[in-house]
Amino acid sequence: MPTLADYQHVARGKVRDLYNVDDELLLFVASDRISAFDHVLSTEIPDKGRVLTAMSVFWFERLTPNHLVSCDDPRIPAEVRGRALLVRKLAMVDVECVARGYLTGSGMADYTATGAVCGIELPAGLVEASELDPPIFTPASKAEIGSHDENVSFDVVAAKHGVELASKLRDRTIELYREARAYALTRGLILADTKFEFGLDASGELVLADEVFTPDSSRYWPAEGYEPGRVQPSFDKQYVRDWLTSPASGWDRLSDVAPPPLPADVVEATRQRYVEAYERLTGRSFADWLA
Ligand SMILES: Nc1ncnc(-c2cnn(Cc3cccc(F)c3)c2)c1Cl
Repeated sequence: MPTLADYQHVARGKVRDLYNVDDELLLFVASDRISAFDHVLSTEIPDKGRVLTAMSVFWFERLTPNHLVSCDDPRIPAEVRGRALLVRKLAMVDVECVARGYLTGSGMADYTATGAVCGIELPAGLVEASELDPPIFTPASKAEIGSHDENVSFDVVAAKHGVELASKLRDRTIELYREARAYALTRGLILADTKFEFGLDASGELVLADEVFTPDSSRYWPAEGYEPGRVQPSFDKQYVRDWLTSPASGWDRLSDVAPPPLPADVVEATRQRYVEAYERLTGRSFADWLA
């Protein structure tokens, strides 16, 4: 059985890592790290990597074609089993493919400033967390470490990748989002928005890559209590956000100081939220994940 040290570390994200396995395969590893307010926190959330990997696998089983080869394979080192995926190498399309079914975050900021998001004019009078029907494709260009992705228009994507591929990215992004949003609602979860990365395989087919519909790539809100006009609570990160912005943490979010370690009760409550999101969404027990 190989160890992680046998594989070349080829990319490092805020909370995930990528390793080279061979000419055809990569190892996509989800860590237990959590980020909040654009900081990667010093405290890990036990099982976060395993829960998010299990969620991606749940969706990869339903949404094809995708890059997943295996979640349980002898080439996956024991130390990361359950939070690592063997994936096939693709020619990645360098567009962050975002679908928004609700107005929040940078979409809301752009709308407030210009009445549009990524060049898409929206109706007047929308408020924080307003539903967007139909959902909109709001692509972004990947930012270097430490700064936010920049929202770009469809035309910018078409200028870079051709209108045919840009249209396929848009149509597939919206189609996948619609399907998952409808399903999530039946499980009492609002899937407000999501970010996909796609790649092209040797035959030029568009293949869903990266992680899919995880709480790191998507905003999940509890459906109960949903009310436009205010910032909705994050299903998974709200305990962390509330503690970090409470006097108890002694942290000033506007300073550039790193956030303090999380107290054990916030860590455990957050772990529980990840497990609950997985179990509500899939109807499966997390205890059974790669048992
Ligand atoms: N199937 C694929 N084929 C080729 N390249 C990629 C690929 C490259 N980069 N990324 C983003 C990323 C994913 C995880 C950890 C990071 F540090 C960065 C994904 C994939 Cl998923």
